[in-house]
Amino acid sequence: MTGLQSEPAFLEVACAVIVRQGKLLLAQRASNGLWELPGGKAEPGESLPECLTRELQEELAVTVKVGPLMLTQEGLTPEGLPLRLHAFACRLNGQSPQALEHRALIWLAGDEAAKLSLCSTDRALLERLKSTGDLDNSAHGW
Ligand SMILES: Nc1nc2c([nH]c(=O)n2[C@H]2C[C@H](O)[C@@H](COP(=O)(O)OP(=O)(O)OP(=O)(O)O)O2)c(=O)[nH]1
Repeated sequence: MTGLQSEPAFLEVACAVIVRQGKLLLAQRASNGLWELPGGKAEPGESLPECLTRELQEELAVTVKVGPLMLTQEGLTPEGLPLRLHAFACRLNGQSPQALEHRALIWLAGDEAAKLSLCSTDRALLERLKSTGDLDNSAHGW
């Protein structure tokens, strides 16, 4: 026993901040009913924007325009694994997302979103975005 502890291996997850008419798109996980930003885990060799483009095609049947990284939030997954959640501003350009893998989709203002049963890392991320005003600006900030 060396007593040394290795760094926790973070799950790297890219997620989309999609705002339409002041409302944010949230998705309900089929497995546990918690609400999250759509997206998913990066595969080996895949960049985070590439991951997000692929995940949103698979989950929502849309081809998004991925914009800038807004922020990265560290936390835990609902299963308790260390997570780095990378939020990108994205545009749908008029496409209508479909819940191909989620239980449901919803468009909500930031204050309403906070009342949902959110994944804990998403709650922290959304609080930070709201406090900087980036949630309001994300639709037209790039
Ligand atoms: N997509 C997404 N996942 C999140 C968010 N917040 C959060 O804690 N997570 C967690 C849930 C999962 O444990 C993990 C992302 O996994 P995932 O969506 O790629 O896929 P999954 O585990 O459901 O399934 P799979 O891809 O292995 O089939 O990160 C979020 O906002 N979006």
